[in-house]
Amino acid sequence: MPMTSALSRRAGEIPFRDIAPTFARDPLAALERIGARAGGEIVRLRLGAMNPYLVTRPEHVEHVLSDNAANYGREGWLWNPLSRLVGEPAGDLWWSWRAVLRELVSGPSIDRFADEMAVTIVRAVDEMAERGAGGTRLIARREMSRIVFRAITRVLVGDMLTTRQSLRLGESMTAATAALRPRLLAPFVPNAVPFFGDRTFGRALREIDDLVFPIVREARERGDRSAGHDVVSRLLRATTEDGDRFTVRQLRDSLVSLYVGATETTVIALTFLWVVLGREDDVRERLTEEIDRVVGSGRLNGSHLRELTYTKQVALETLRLYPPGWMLPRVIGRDDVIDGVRIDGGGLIVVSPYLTHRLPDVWPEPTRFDPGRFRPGHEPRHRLAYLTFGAGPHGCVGRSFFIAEMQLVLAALLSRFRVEVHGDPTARPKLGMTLRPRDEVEISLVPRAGRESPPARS
Ligand code: HEM
Repeated sequence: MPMTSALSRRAGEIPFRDIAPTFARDPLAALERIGARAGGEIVRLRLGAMNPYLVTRPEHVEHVLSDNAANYGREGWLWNPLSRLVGEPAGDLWWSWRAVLRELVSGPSIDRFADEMAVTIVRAVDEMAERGAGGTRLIARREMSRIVFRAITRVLVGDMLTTRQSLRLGESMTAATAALRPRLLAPFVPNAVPFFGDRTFGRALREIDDLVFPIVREARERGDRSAGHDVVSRLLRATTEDGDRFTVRQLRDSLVSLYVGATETTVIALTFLWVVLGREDDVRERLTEEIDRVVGSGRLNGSHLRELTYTKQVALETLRLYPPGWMLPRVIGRDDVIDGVRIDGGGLIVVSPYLTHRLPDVWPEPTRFDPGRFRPGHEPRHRLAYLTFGAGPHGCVGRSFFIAEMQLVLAALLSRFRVEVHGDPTARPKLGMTLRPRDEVEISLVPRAGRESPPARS
C-alpha cells in the first residue's frame, strides 16, 4: 500500500453530536452505533479535542498493527498515565523483556509448567471451595483474581513470593490500576499535576514496591549464576545487542508490567466466562461432558490440556464476544494511506477488537455464541479477524498461557462442582478502559455427587 497518494480520499466523518446522547446513557451502545455507521470503512470521529481514526476491517487493522506498525506507535503521551505504574519503556531492553517472556510462556514452555499450574489451580480451588461451603455466594472477580495471581506467581516468579504476598500484590495491583482510571481517561494531564485517584494510587504503589523491590534486589545480589526458569532469573541473564543489562529499577518495572499485562485481562476474561455459562446451558453441559471424559475423577495435570479442545473453543468464543481490550490505540507517525483513505500524521488511530468481532461479513451472526467457530478446520478467516490478543510487534505473548490457565480453571471447578451463576447473565457489559461485566457476578459451588475430592494433589 502506498504511503501517500494523490488519489487518496478523506475518511468519512462521524460527528460527536450524532452519538453524544447515546454515549451519555450507554457508552457500549454508542460504540456499537459508531461501528454500524462505519460499516467496516475507515472513519474519523470528530470528538472535539481528539479526532481519532477508527479501523475495524482485518485488512486495515493488519496495516496498522503489523505491516506498517513502525508508523503507529504504542509509546507517547497516551501511555504517560500507565508509566506511573510500570515505568518508562526500557528501549532495547523492552524487546529483551518481550523475548524473555515469549520464551517463558508460549509454545513448548507450556508443557514444562502446565503440571505445576494445575497443582496451583487445584489448591486455589480447594480454598475457594472452603469459602463457598454450604452454598455461600462468592464474587467471581475476586475468586478468579486469587487464582490468577497465585498461578502467575507460582509459574513465573517461583518461590520468591509466598502465596500470601502474591495475594497482597494482587490487591495492591487492582487498587493501583483502578486509581489510575481517571488519568487514563485524561491522558493529556501531565503526571506532575495532581489529579483524581492520586492518593490511593500512591498508597498502592508503595505497597507494590515494598513487595517487588526486595525480590529483584535479592535476585541481583545473588547474581545471574542461577539457572532458574523464573522470569527474574531469566531477565538477569538477558542482555541487549550492546551488552546492556537490566538495572534493579528496570527489573522492577518488567515484573510489574508482566503482572499488569497478565492479570487484569485474565481476571475479566474468567469472569465473563461465568456470565456466558450462566446463560448457555448447552455449552455448559458439553463442557462438563468433555471435562468428565478427559479428567474424570483423576488427577488434573498438564497432559489434559491437549484433549480439552471444546474447553479451548469456549474460551476463544467468550473472548470474541467480550474482548477485555476493546480498543487498541496508536499514535500516528507520518501521513499514510490505508486502502485509498488518507491518514494524517500526528493524531490518534484506534483499532477496535470489539467492533471487528462484530463485522457480519467476517463473523456471520456475530452476536450468537458459537464455540464451533474455533473448531479445527472451520472455514478460514483473515488472520487478523480475531483481535482479542492484538497482533504485530506489541501483540500478546501470553495467549497460550491464558488458554492453558482457563482450561485448567474450568476443569478444576467443573470436575467437582456445578457452578451456579446468580444475577442476570444477559446483562450488557460495561465499557470503560476495559470491557467488563456490568455488575459483580456471584457464583456458588454445588458439589457433584461422588466428586467431592480434589482431582490433583501433590
Ligand atoms: C485474556 C487474557 C489476555 C488478553 C485479553 C490479553 C490481551 C492483550 C492485548 C490486546 C495485547 C496487545 C496490546 C496492544 O497491542 O496495545 C497484549 C499484549 C501483551 N500481553 Fe496480553 N492478554 C492476556 C493475557 C496475557 C498473559 C497471561 C500474559 C503473560 C503471561 C500477557 C502478556 C502480554 C504482554 C507481555 C504483552 C505485550 C506488551 C508489549 O509488547 O507492548 N497477556 N495482551
